[in-house]
Amino acid sequence: MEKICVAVRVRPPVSQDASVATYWNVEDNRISLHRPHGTPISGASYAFDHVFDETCSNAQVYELLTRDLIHAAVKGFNGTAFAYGQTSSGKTFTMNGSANDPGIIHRAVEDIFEKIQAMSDREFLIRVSYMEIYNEEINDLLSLENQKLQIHESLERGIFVAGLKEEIVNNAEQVLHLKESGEVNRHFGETNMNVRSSRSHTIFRMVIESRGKDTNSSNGYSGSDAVRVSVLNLVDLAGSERIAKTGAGGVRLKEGKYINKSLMVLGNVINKLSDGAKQRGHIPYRDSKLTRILQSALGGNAKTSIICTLAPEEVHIEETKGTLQFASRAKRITNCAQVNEILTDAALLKRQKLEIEELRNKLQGSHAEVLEQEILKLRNEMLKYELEREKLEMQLEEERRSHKERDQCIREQQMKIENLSSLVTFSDCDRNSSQEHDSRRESPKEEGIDSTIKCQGDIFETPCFKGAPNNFVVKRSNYSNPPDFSPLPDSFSDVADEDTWFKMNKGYVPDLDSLQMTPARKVQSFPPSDVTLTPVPSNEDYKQELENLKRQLEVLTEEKNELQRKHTEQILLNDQLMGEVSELKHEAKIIQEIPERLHESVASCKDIYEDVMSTMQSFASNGESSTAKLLSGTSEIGRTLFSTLETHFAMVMNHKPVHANDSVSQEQYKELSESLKSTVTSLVLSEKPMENKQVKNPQCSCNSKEYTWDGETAGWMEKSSNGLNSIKEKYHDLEKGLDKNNKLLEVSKERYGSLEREFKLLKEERDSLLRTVSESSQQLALLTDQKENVLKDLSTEVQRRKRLEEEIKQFSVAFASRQRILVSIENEFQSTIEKMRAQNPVSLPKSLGS
Ligand SMILES: Nc1ncnc2c1ncn2[C@@H]1O[C@H](COP(=O)(O)OP(=O)(O)OP(=O)(O)O)[C@@H](O)[C@H]1O
Repeated sequence: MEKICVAVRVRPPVSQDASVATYWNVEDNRISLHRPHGTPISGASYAFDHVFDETCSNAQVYELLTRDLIHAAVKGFNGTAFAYGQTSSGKTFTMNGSANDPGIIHRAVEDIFEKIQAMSDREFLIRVSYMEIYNEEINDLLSLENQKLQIHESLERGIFVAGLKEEIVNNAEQVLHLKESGEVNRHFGETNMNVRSSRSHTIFRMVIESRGKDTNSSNGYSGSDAVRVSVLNLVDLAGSERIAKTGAGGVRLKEGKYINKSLMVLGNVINKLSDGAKQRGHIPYRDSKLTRILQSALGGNAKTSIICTLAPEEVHIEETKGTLQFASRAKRITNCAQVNEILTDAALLKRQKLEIEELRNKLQGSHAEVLEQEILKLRNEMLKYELEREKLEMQLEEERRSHKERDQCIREQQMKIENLSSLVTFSDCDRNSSQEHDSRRESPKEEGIDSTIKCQGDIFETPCFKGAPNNFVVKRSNYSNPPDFSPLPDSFSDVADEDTWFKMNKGYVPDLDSLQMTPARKVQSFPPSDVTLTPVPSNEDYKQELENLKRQLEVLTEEKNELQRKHTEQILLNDQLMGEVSELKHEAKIIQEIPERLHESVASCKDIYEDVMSTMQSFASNGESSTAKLLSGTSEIGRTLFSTLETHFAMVMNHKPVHANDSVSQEQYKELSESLKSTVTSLVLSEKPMENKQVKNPQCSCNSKEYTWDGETAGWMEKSSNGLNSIKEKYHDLEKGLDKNNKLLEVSKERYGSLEREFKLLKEERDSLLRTVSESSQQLALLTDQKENVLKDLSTEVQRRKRLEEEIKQFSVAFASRQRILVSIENEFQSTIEKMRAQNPVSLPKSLGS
């Protein structure tokens, strides 16, 4: 057990104010508040491991405070050095330094590589990361895309920040370059107190792994030696600040609140730890991300040094006193630093054999004092192992709990997969039913569609989609979120006021019992017996993998739902289109029937007309008379007219466009007009003699046969011309109707065309949907496989844990027996001493054996 090393550093004053009433005096390792004439003020004197006045450089601070810690880190001890103090007191200056006087981080990096160079019997692997805690969120300073990272804890890695970028480095320049690049991403801001004030806590981390080289072994590595892994944290905290002094508002104020709150939690942790093991109770490490990350540095297994920076100005006296009180409490904390080794079985055995051999030698040589020390040491070690065992047991318990949670998670996933599988099955059924329907539609007779429309049936090939069953929509299960290992304190809003600041700096501890219990700290442990430094997949990896699977499943489910939605939309659209199509079919049928009906009516008109004509011709006995001529002319016109109409309708019925200027029509029109002309001419010629007759003998004409015939002829003519005119009008009307119908037909045809295209697209879309569904089902099958593999891995892991538990038990039994041996050795030794004393009471010191 060793105490945390605490030093205080006073920065040079910003201005030399002659009218000061008090000042801080530094003498050796003591700092005290004095009046101007030199009298010390009682109750304001503090002693620390080191006190650096304003003349001290970063080089001196490094030499005295941090060097040993850095060297220990190279040897395998976890180490943490951090700077604490009010804003603008010189924390960043101490950690980062200036061009002329590099800070602790710069010097540590160079020192580490120098030290490594000197240790030729070991080989090293160094990884570097750099993070900041800004407004209680962890950001990666080496990779801007890694923001809002989470803290996790695992048996293998202890407490760690998931997703933090770690760069493997080979030399100091590389590390310093990385640090520079990270520095750019840090949050700085201007306040009344500091033009470049750190608005976040930063942690520069180096993980140092090493193993011994064995020059005799064939592979160059020592087969029996262990791998050492140590973590070095170099922390530059943001400064506590009084809002009244910094003049912070808006963003600065919010930052200030977060900074003060997390520093208050740090103060509380330090207070609790300084209470001593018996009184300390629950340590609220989980109340802030900072204390959670620094957990092993505060009362854990790390070597820790704290440098508290002070602003000497009289105006800052209260803050300085607060910092000194914090430092005093930190000084009381003890850590249990130890080398972090991962021992192979062979190494453990060899080491124990050596120890026993050593003991035996010592016993034989009767080096009583040394033996006594050895026994004490072993007792201590035994206690340590006992503790270790207890911790491991607790970890196992926790592991079991998380395993249970994982199981639950897997079960939920299983349900999801099953739901999705049923979806896939449904989609397959759906596809089959569509195919069935398609095959049914290949025999159009069954559908009872008119033959003229049937020939276009393929155009309307619409898949008849089945309605979605109720269980189609997968209900999302509410996954329990992964346990947050570092819950945020409820509210940060009430922190930045003066009262809180004072409480914080005067060691006020809020009612911590009301806070959530922090589970026991986990000792940093590392993957067992992996001398090749290959990372072993941990529970965290499994958890990560499970998370990934979960995410993939969620994405797939969403995709499925989206597909289903589209599918339903398409069914609706399809139905709509089908309705439109049947309406159009009906319309088309009517349109197509019109010319036929017209044709029929023209034919019947023609028959009637011919009957009328033949009757009229039978009346006209003399074929030479004008009436006969008129009749034959009219009959000729009527015939031509009807045959023209017939031709037109026949063309329409055969779906040929009818244009007034095509050759057939022109010929018919020509014929029609010629017959009309000749009829009219013959009529005119025959009318003239009749007129003459009527003028010469008007009285007798009323009784003569000739007169009767002429009157009849005129009546017939008038009737015929009226009939002709009405036929002509009808013809024109029919022609107009035909034109209209033709246009309607064109429009319908266009609509058919666009519907056909639309159907084609829909068909393609449906095919692609079916393809996606089958791909999804394949993916699901793959995921199920993966899940099964994960389950297998998990059960292997459980087996491993069980074995580990068994080993721990055996280990404790072995230790118990070893303890018994040691006790018997001790007894034996005591009796030997007694005997020797009895034999030679003068030569042996009295203290021996007592
Ligand atoms: N020991 C020192 N020697 C010379 N200058 C110093 C020393 N300590 C601090 N300074 C100067 O004081 C100013 C404030 O120091 P710095 O930014 O390091 O304070 P800080 O504690 O990190 O502040 P904040 O918490 O606001 O980030 C800087 O200009 C810095 O160069």
